[in-house]
Amino acid sequence: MTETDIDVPLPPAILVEGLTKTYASGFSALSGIDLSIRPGEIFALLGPNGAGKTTLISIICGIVTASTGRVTANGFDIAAQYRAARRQIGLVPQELTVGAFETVWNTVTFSRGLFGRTPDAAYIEQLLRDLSLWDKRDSKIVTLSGGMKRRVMIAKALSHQPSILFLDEPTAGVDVELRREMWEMVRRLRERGVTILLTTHYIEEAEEMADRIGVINRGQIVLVEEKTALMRKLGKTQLVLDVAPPCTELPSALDTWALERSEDGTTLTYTYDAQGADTGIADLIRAIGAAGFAIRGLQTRQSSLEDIFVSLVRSAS
Ligand SMILES: Nc1ncnc2c1ncn2[C@@H]1O[C@H](COP(=O)(O)OP(=O)(O)OP(=O)(O)O)[C@@H](O)[C@H]1O
Repeated sequence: MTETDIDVPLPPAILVEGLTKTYASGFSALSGIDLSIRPGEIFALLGPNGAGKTTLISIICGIVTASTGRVTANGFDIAAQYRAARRQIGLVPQELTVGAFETVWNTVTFSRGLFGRTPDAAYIEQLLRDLSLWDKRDSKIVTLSGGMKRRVMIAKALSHQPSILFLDEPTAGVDVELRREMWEMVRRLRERGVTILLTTHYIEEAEEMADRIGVINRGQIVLVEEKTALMRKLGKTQLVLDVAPPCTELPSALDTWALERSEDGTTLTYTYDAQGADTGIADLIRAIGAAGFAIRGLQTRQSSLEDIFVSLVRSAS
């Protein structure tokens, strides 16, 4: 065995411990957040409006001060070692914050300088090429399309070569095509080892992109889970059966399956755990036949992350 075979756990890219934030108004936006983001993962933070996502990101980036708690970025304390910690992170905020009359090149180059990095024209060129902005390097921001402006925001955030990228609602209000393009870009960044934390309202985005999902509601993390495990654990499958003649009343012989009957009695729905050893489907189909119904059609439906999310947020409130 060589040294490289040893699986040494990497320290977290972001570590948040006991974080709280009470705004001057007395409003408690975060109450006791603990979170660890692994290096190289895409972590999606999901939550309804006002849940505290932007507050959390702003604290990690040193824009807002926490009331209590501690945050480190690649081991650097965001309060005691602010400059070093902040250099680890690139932030793409929700709002476009680029000077309209600057060129793309100047905007991105200037941003790098702000982090005390020495100029590196080759890196900036590569970055602009990767983001399909190279042809626009001399264009003024004001002349760019919305999608390109967003890309400039990403180039700006990556200008100082951070290993952690925060995307605060990266695809809010963008069209489907640009959304897919952004996802592609995020994946490419991850392939290069960049750790990505994104906040989103769009469940589809988390479902598509994330390795792990965190759900925040009313200033508290209500769940952190691997996406696949989450969908396996909480996701249910439904079998919808069209029956004839219509079932006006469920016979007691079918009680075991806790079926849902449509109002007109033509469909019966069975909800089950598809991962279970025995789904009970074969017995159900036999029992339906024995009860005098013919099965005219059947389909299955997988509960989505959206169903899971809605039920989580509902049960926490
Ligand atoms: N400066 C402030 N002073 C007082 N309350 C604030 C301040 N900033 C945010 N809040 C409140 O804190 C709560 C969390 O806000 P935050 O912007 O972090 O939520 P969010 O999850 O990012 O929401 P959204 O998805 O709508 O962007 C909200 O109720 C908001 O009104």
